Amino acid sequence: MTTNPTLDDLTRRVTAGRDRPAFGHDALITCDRLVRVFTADGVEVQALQGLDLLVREGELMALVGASGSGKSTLMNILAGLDVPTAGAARVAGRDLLTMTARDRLAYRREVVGFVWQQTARNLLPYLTSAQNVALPLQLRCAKRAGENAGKGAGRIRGRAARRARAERVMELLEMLEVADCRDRRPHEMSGGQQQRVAIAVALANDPAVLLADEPTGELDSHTAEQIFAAFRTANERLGTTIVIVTHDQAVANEVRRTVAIRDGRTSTEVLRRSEVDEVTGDEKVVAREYAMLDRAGRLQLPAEYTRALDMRDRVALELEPDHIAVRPDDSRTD
Ligand SMILES: Nc1ncnc2c1ncn2[C@@H]1O[C@H](COP(=O)(O)OP(=O)(O)OP(=O)(O)O)[C@@H](O)[C@H]1O
Repeated sequence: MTTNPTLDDLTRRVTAGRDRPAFGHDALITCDRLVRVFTADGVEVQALQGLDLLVREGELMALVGASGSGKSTLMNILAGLDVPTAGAARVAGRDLLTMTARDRLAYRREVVGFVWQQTARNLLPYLTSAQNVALPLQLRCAKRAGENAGKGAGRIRGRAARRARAERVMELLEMLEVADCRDRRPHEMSGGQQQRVAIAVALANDPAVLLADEPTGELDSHTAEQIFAAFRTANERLGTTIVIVTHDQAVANEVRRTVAIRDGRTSTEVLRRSEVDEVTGDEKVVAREYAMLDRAGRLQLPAEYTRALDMRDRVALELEPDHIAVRPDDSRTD
């Protein structure tokens, strides 16, 4: 299949490996061979089985996958609500495995924002929209005031802080087109309006990452489109990195990158880019599906491909100048 490497080749490879930057060194989110095992009634469930994922700063991307594939498990880990069993996970420089309880709380308040599927889970029912958005800002302010206690934080500064908070709240509600809902409580708003206010709450502390788990799951398709547009606005105007878990193919089609999770691992990835049609001059979006190659060089071939060529157990590989050929095992006699 390949010629034997010389000693010089091997030395070069080792040196190149040593100089290569660490996996995910330039990513905002790095999941490296992430494992999460749950034990329920003595039975082990491997929800994540060595998942690799890199997300660059400023990306707006979707995660898709069948029910039970591990999407929510991954989101809970990235949100700092759950801890992986093994592997490595870093978000904006924070190591999610070794964070102390105190760091974890600060991480959830300041580094990540989240929007959940259940509209009721995102907002406090007895507060108005403006009060819901102001809450994370107040919590952060209270923490800072606590840290500065005894350093002479005055009443004037308190008033200025309140004014700045009120301005920030209105700015966010206006950006998400729900300024008219500022004095309404969640039950006085539609599901779509509630989710837009929820996005404003999640963005209040200017997080590095916004995580959304099925944010359009309870909404009709027209409202879902509007919610997705709100995420896009946040991504474009504020530069927030956004990861959305969705079953909604329309949402998945709207983003440049969709990563599919299968059996607790990333399996395929669809990248979309705009191209100008040479004949008509029209701009069109071209999508291309890629298989994920993990760090050990493992690749999952799509079941429909292997089935079509009756590939099982063993395949023959050939290295060509610009590709690798995968052929059915021709040594089989059955
Ligand atoms: N707390 C838990 N205890 C035991 N098993 C769990 C727990 N949470 C998740 N699992 C299991 O881990 C696997 C992955 O679940 P997860 O909720 O991450 O999947 P999902 O892709 O988000 O599914 P869905 O699209 O239905 O929400 C499933 O087999 C699930 O039953």
